Amino acid sequence: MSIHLEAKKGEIAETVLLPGDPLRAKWIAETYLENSICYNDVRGMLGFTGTYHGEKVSVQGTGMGIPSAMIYCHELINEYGVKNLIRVGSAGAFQKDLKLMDIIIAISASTNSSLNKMTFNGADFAPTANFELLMKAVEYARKNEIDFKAGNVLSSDIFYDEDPDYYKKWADHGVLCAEMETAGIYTLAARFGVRALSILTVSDSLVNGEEISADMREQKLGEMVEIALNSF
Ligand SMILES: O=P(O)(O)O[C@H]1O[C@H](CO)[C@@H](O)[C@H]1O
Ligand SMILES: O=c1cc[nH]c(=O)[nH]1
Repeated sequence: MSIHLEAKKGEIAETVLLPGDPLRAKWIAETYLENSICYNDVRGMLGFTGTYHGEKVSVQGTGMGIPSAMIYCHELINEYGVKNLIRVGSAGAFQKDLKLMDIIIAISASTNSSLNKMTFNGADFAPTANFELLMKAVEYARKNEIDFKAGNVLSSDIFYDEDPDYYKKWADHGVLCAEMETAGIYTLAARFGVRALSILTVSDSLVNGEEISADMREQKLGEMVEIALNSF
């Protein structure tokens, strides 16, 4: 048991998929894992362990935002020995050529959070994906003809920005989309010497205002889950 997880030692696999939405975690466990058990419902932040093609895998909701995701990842790594953290999240597109349901693999994560500025005395740290997980995800997507874009994403502390055009300066620097956790997860993985990757699906566009429904965000983002389950 840790402060926010009630799993017993050994109940969580070395590889954990990390959706923000705990109900997406439940859907992933029910849809993709065999013999899954629910090991956590503290705060309703559901976590499950089962097998995928015979291999033990867990899926843990992280909540929204870097602070919440870092709490769960810290405990997964330090209390449960997790080695592979693979976020499966939704994201808002910054680029015109990204459509709803497109897949994005985050090579790196910019952020407007001060988390690393505090750690590095005002200097910038570049939160980066693990190369082996990244290559496996790319290889799986290519082999299965799943289109994706790979690049820099923004892990934002702000979902409802006052300025609807705030995304343009990021877009002009090639940033693909906004989400709210990857920079924190990549930073912790680097700190503790484990592997992390974020695979995202476009759920809305800041360019044209299109969006998918909350139900779809919970239960229809299967392509990225399939990539994640074949990336470690
Ligand atoms: O769909 P999830 O994985 O929660 O990811 C995105 O959705 C939430 C905002 O709606 C934030 O957590 C953001 O990162
Ligand atoms: O963080 C997020 C997630 C989805 N869409 C956004 O615009 N931001």
